[in-house]
Amino acid sequence: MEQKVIIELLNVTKQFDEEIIVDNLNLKIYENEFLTLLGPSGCGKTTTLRMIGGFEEANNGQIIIEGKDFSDLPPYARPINTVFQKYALFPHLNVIENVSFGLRNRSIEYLTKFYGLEETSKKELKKTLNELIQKSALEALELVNLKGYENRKINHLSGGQQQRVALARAIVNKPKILLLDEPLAALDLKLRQKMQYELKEMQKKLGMTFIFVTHDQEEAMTMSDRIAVMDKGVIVQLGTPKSIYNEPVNRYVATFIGESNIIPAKYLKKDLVRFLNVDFECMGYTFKNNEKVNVVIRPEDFDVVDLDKAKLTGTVLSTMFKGVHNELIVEVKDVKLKVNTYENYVVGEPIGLKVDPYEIHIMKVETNE
Ligand SMILES: Nc1ncnc2c1ncn2[C@@H]1O[C@H](COP(=O)(O)OP(=O)(O)OP(=O)(O)O)[C@@H](O)[C@H]1O
Repeated sequence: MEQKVIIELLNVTKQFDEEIIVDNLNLKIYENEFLTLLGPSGCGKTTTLRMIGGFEEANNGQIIIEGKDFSDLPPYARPINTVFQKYALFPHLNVIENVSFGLRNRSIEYLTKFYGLEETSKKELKKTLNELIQKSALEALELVNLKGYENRKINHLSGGQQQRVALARAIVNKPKILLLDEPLAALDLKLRQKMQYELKEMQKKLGMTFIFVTHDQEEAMTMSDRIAVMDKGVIVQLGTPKSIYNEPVNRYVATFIGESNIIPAKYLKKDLVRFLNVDFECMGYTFKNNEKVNVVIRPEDFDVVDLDKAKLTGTVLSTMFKGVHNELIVEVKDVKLKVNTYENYVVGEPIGLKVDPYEIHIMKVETNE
């Protein structure tokens, strides 16, 4: 099925004080997708999100939403709502008042259209709208699992509950697009994981496009349909969590997303690569014969085997129990490899390793290496 583009960024650039923060960015975001902008602090992800939301103006380029150029339009004129890391709730209002605040401040004309109402007397219309807004707010609270909290004061809620109110306040407007700027960053790990799951479920249920900003790669992995990995104002790689994890385009992505071993290698010829002085079968790559390359192998992709069946033999330098598996550092020909295994090893013990051809990912060597 062909996906419909809902937002398109075309050559978007943003400068602050001569410094380029977002550099000629191009990105298509599809209807109903969960797209995450992922990168370390300062890479420009929040600025990108703020430009989509209309809180920041691009110096160059266009932001197209549903086929229309919205570059010069303010936030309230866009079919977008935003949830920030700091919830920005009104402390003097209770939960339901916070959630319904946005709708209550809309014009009668807007609300009549929003609820698809017929023209009636003004008095009648006001009464109907009041009831409808209350109903919408209750539905939004139910969606974020806060039914029964309508009359609570904001400062009598936990951080997680406040974040849910902020979400309810955004989704009550039924925006087509929801922007979320590190909305879970202030929560503790357990609650954050629970909210990650709930957010994803909610997004599927509502059929909204979510654009999510985080510097937490695990969070991005669990929630997103696609991830845009950013570095210094550009998108370095865009793809599904799986493709980014299994086929990182460069050292930056390979080390930012998960743990990896990056080993210098030589691409001998089609389907054959040499590293650590051993020839390995690989699959699906085309480089120049005898080109220098880097091989990426994830710690869980090494098979620990008997020494006589091993392609590589090494010595265990350290071992750490990680709850389910052990994480070993294995020295093979002066190179230290991270290897995950369920087997128990002691330091100094010899170990045999194997790698399946399809677990070997090959990257170009960068010019600065
Ligand atoms: N209004 C502003 N004026 C000047 N510089 C700014 C402004 N907003 C952001 N910057 C700078 O732009 C750079 C990118 O900021 P941005 O918030 O987009 O990064 P980020 O990737 O979201 O990082 P973080 O996770 O820390 O928010 C930073 O160096 C920041 O100091």
